[in-house]
Amino acid sequence: MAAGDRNKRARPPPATQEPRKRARATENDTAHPISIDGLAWQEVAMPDRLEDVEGFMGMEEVDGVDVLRTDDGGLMYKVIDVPRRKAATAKANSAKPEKGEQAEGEKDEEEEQEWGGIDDKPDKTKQKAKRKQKKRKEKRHAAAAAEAAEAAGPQPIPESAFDLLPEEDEDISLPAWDSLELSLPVLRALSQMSFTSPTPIQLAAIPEIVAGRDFIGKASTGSGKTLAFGIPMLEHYLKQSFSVPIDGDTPYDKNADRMPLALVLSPTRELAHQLHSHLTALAAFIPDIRIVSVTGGLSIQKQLRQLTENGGADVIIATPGRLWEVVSEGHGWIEKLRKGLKFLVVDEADRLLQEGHYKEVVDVLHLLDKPDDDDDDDNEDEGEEPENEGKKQKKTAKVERQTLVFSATFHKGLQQKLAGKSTKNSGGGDLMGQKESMEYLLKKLHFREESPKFIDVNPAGQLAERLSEGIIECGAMEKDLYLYYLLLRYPSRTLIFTNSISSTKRLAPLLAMLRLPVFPLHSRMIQKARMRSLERFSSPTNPNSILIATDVAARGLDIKNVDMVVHYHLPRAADMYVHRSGRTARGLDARGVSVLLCSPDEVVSVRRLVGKVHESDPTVKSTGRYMMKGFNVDRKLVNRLKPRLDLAKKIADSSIEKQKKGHEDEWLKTAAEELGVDYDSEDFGRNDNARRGRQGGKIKKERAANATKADLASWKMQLDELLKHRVNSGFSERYLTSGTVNLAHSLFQAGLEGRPQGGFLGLEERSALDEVGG
Ligand SMILES: Nc1ncnc2c1ncn2[C@@H]1O[C@H](COP(=O)(O)OP(=O)(O)OP(=O)(O)O)[C@@H](O)[C@H]1O
Repeated sequence: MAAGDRNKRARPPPATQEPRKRARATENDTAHPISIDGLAWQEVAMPDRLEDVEGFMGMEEVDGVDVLRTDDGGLMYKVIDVPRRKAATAKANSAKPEKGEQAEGEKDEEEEQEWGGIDDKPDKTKQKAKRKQKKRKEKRHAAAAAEAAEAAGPQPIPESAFDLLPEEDEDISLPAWDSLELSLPVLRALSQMSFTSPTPIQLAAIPEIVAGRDFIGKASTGSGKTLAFGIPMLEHYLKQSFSVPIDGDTPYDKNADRMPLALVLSPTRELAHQLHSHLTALAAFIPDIRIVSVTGGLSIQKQLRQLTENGGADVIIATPGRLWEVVSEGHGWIEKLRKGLKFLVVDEADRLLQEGHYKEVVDVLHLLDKPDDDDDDDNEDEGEEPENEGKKQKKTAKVERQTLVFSATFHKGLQQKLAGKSTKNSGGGDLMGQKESMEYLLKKLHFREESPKFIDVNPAGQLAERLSEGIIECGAMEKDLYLYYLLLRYPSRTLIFTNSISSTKRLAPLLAMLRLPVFPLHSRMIQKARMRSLERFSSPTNPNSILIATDVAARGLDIKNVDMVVHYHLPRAADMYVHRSGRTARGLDARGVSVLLCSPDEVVSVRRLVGKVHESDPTVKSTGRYMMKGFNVDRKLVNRLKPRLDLAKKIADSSIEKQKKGHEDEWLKTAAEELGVDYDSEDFGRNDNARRGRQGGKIKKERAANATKADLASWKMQLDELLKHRVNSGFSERYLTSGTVNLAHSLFQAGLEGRPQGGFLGLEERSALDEVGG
């Protein structure tokens, strides 16, 4: 591709022709004419796989330029308005698939980073050419900007940075956002996302943050907290990038080495990636902004490169561990963050700041807050307890950045264990109110203000308004069966939470054996597999997909159209119940159901849980008790599903045990070889059995592991046969279950309201369920 090839450029318009945006050229008539090479040419984006048949590759265009004829008949050019050009470019970019040509290379990298970097590796030569081309273009931009700036002389500062944005084609009508006085690029993005009105937390937070306040925001799950901090951040970026000094801030120069404007801390990798795409969507019409995620599980080298290329990152979204690794690499990162940051966002703050959980957060914050002359005692506070935090605070420098803290759950009581010893005030008296939450956060974080603004938009609770909760009581050993019933009875996008990786690992193949579209997610999976599971679960082509996950998926994840959350295990603390349940009923009008499978030994803890979560409910206040609705279950139907489940369990258990035995044999074999003795699996097996004693569960597992190939084949055949047949639910009326989301909801409601249910379950093809008859 010949990026600089003059012949391939779109021709400049003849002098007689009215140039584009001519009407505006008069404003900058003081600007001097420049030569054609001084202009900021932009490559015209071409479809990805288009061959260079007509020599179109490398064609470039330029905008915002006046053409002048010189006395000797030659042509000279005048940049009429650099900021307008930038805005116009942004607009043009919006019509392109990503961010036009400049973003194309970035897009490859972003996709690679988001999805693990293996699936769509771009051709290396093409990439190299693109990089070169990009560099050349950047040089030209810098030269044009410098020339234009020099020629134009001192510029009058416009009243508002947003006066600089284009006025034509204003088709955006979002009156509900008017009071927030947002800039056009942000409004455009909101319009593109069809967000016609702000959510309560956005209405409350945006003006405060724009006004420069430190802010603590509590709002229920799925209530739009991301944009509550994202919008003010991007508004600030826009003001800076249009060189309007704000409160003494240094005017922003896009060509200079950039300081990161905002650092967003996230407790999990998945949430960090989601925040990245959410903020990137919000910035779709903002030119040149660079939003980079820094998370574990992906190449640190690539992330370091992304942080530094093109002058640096403007917004960094990071998980604490990887951020710590990055800053430990040196390269002056701490310095940059200390000096540049205007916003520090602590998302899911209660989790990030939980005692003993995130040492890296404390370490990173400590480094950020240290005065410049105090750089050699990086590790002196390792393992320090809270009482020493006061001393630490004294040593901190005065912070200039705003600190923004968000969560649905700040209550300390919600974080206490539900099982085990009861706390005296388990009825809810141990909850942290606004005052205590504030004290807690002030102790943990270094705010710029003595009293940050604290807004709790729904003090009455943390759960989404349109969430329906239900409980199914069943034996501990029956949970698999009831889970299968729920999934089969209410086909819909469902997220199941367990308390352990091993349960997740056991249940995923079991459900898959029953031909349910299930994907696992836990922290021991490699990052690429984690992302693939999430991608498949969220795919619109699979509306009834199932994700079985540990609490790694409990916080912040925003997956469209999750209809049901099932708590296979009772969460360990009430805050997790809130966050898990909050994966459904998200956004302004979505509905969802949360179902808790409760075994007899969990009853006491469940009582504690509902007491804590619903402490503001009038019934709890007056009686000290809250009755969670029982989920209506057709027990006869459950029994009819039992043979399928038993077979599937036998098959799944046997393969898991075989796998384990394989590993064990391998280990014993190696150990025997190291000891120089002969390895005989039978002998070793017998010894092992003797050592284990007569434990029923273990023997059963042994049996499963010892199932012969013939056993397995026979079980599989039987299961296949069962799955081919309908399970009659016992009702004769026609009952449609097409598996669509709305229908699933009415079924859920029926389940929660105890209405009679009928129909058939368990056809091989679940979509065929709507053909059922009596
Ligand atoms: N103004 C709006 N109008 C409509 N939808 C919105 C608006 N703002 C955000 N949303 C959507 O609402 C959903 C939830 O938003 P977000 O993920 O920010 O919630 P949250 O409050 O951070 O939730 P959690 O506490 O679970 O992390 C997202 O899909 C988001 O795109």
